[in-house]
Amino acid sequence: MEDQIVYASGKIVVPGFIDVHVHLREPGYEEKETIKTGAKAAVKGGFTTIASMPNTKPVIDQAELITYVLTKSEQAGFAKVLPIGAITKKQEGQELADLFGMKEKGAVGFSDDGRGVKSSGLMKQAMEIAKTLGVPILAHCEDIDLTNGGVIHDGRKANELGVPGIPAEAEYIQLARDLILAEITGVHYHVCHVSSKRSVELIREAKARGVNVTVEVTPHHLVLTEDDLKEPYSQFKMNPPLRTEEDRQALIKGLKDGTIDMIATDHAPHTEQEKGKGLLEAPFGIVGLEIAFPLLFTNLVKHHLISLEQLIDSLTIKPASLLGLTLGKIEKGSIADITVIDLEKIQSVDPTQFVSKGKNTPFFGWKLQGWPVMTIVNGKIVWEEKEE
Ligand SMILES: NC(=O)N[C@@H](CC(=O)O)C(=O)O
Ligand SMILES: [Zn+2]
Ligand SMILES: [Zn+2]
Repeated sequence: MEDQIVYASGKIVVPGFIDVHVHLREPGYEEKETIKTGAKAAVKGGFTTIASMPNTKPVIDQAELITYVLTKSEQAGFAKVLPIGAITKKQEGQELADLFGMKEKGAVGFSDDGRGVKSSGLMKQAMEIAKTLGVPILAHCEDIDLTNGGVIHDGRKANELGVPGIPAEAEYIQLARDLILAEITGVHYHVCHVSSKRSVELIREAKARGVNVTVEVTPHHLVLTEDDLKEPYSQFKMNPPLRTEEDRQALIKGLKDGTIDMIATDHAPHTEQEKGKGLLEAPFGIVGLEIAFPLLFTNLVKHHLISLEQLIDSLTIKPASLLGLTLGKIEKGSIADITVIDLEKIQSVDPTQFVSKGKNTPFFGWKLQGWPVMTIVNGKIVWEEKEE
């Protein structure tokens, strides 16, 4: 193949970002997102590889469905998509899914994301199998009996609005159980979207004991708290909920000291009609792929909370190592998955310009700096921002 010269003066050139937690919605919820629109949103945001969560319709709980996701994403030709299989059949928490079969077809891990795994017995068995298969369990930690119908963090805002709250212990009680099971089984246990201070402390202790645990945090939990909620409230509704400033500070500290390994968007598109139902009825989740980098660069790096280098590591080499990928770095001879960023570019968040079908974001109108302008996957330019 002929060499291609790309001029990127005044820009930074980094390894393509890797997001270990994305919802693509296909099969079954194509009105929210398709594999193609989600993978295109990814490259627009500078992500060259994304791992897709299995909470589709049907749930990705069998080998053929892993193949379906891989085939569809190859046809789409944007970001590489690595499917995560369900832990339990239909994510119903009753019976283990076909973990062996899914791994054989290319599942990179297992998760019942969207809900917690209630049965300690099933979780332990799943961990034992994942350990043998050499893939991680990605855990959405939530004790549904403690969530108890809550819609936002059980704190000041929930009181003020008179809506049911989700307490932090709904997350960290299940997390504490899982850390013990992970220690017993030796599995690689990955914590999805950590949101509370107590969770960070439990993980810090577990890491110090040598438990094989990694952790992701979302951009929104690093930037927002319950105090930021305003109309329309449903745009601030996600699981786990935005918590307190004390929690947010603990997440930033955790990221800084390495307790938290990586940043994942938990890109969760929903239709405007669904999000228009109001705080109590709307589904949980917000989109994240297209604004993650500028959001974090503007609100963390520019405020000297973390360094640019640490931000890039948390979006490249760290997620690559979770999934056992040789990606996430630029080296002679390595696959050219590359993102070019204009650190000077300032632009406001305009969901009407998203290529994702999901326009659900609490960051509408935020003025952000540091936008990806070109994304290269396998040596091919798959996204290029047009010069104005
Ligand atoms: N994060 C969310 O609020 N929603 C996710 C599920 C999940 O990640 O738990 C979704 O699938 O919409
Ligand atoms: Zn989740
Ligand atoms: Zn999720």
